[in-house]
Amino acid sequence: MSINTPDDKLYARPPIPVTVVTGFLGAGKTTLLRGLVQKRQARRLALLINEFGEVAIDGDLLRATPDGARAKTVVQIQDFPYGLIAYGDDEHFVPAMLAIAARRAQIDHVLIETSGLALPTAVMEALQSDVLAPHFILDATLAVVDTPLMLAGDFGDVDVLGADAPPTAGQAVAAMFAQQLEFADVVVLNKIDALQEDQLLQAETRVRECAPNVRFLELAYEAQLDIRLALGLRLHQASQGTHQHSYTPLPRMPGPQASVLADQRLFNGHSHSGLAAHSHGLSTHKHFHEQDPGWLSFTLRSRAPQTEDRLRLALTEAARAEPILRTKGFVRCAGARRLLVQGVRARVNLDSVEEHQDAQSGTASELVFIGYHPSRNKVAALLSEMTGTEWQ
Ligand SMILES: Nc1nc2c(ncn2[C@@H]2O[C@H](COP(=O)(O)OP(=O)(O)OP(=O)(O)O)[C@@H](O)[C@H]2O)c(=O)[nH]1
Repeated sequence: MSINTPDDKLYARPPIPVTVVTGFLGAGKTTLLRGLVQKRQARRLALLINEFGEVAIDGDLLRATPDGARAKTVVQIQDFPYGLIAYGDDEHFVPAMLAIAARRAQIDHVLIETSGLALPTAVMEALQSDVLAPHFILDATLAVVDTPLMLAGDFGDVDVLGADAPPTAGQAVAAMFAQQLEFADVVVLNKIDALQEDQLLQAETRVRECAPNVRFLELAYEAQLDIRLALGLRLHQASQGTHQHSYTPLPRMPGPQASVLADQRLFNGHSHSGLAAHSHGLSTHKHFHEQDPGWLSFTLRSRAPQTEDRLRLALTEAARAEPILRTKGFVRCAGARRLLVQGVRARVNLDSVEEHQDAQSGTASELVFIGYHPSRNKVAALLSEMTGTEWQ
């Protein structure tokens, strides 16, 4: 007679598929996930949301899906405000995943939204560790792309990186973008609602140039993706012999001044080939866990009610004057009206929010800014001057 311990039962179950959703700051990851949550049908999901910046906003936005109350029982959302998820100094990822494994019977699929400044490789590697591998299997890695920004050349050309000069904001952005694409199985062209056919073809060509071995390229109109194109792809289930990893020679070694982020690509000669399901060996995905210290986020707050038009102008100007790539948060206007602020570069949207969408409702205005060496003082001064209210 055999006696099953709870642990035996845990290990006897098939591993839970995990989809990693990556993409640069503001590409539309959270919006896309929101669409997938709505289209989940009978799937029971666990979502881990990793944001760069001390205030978690995306988790609140996801919880505010139209069927929020109903969804709560079958969609578990966990904010991950602890730096970059699964990176070297992150002590929270493995325990959070083990807690999910312990609830195996209630979860069909795990979705992990990485911060816009993270590479998916850290999660991919952690999933293959001895402690997580028995419980989880990588389903696919999706990279969401802000297509108009890519077509406008805003993600630049990483090859112009200097070996001994610190990277500029543009180079740091280009390096992060290129690496996120490189490690993706599926690239999702997002924000394409206003694009013409020839622009979509251009975008596809650009992605194929940057990341020739991406397996699928999907179009997401208004951040909507067919759930069958996102979940259950099983691209990493072991099928040895059909997949090869090849290495190109390291092009050059970094100089002593070179930053960590900018140099990751130089160390990485990895490329994919083969179209069958494949697995990623630990040794095939070398990456540096450290984050480029040039990426900074800060929070500014104001107690005074804001005027919508003045604030929009001020935020647009701040993104032009300083290397600010992302702004988000909630602000309070006269009459207790609350606005959700979503800024990607100098494109700033302000939308009225219902109270249930805003966990901080009733409190002061609070905005998170993310940029490459941005000056907090300059942004605070500019906002204070242009809105006529104190921001600090
Ligand atoms: N027009 C348009 N706007 C979009 C689309 N997808 C996202 N957005 C907008 O882009 C902004 C950023 O979207 P998010 O989903 O928060 O982007 P994100 O990648 O999660 O951002 P971070 O987590 O901060 O990196 C928001 O204002 C969205 O409403 C789209 O397909 N079309």
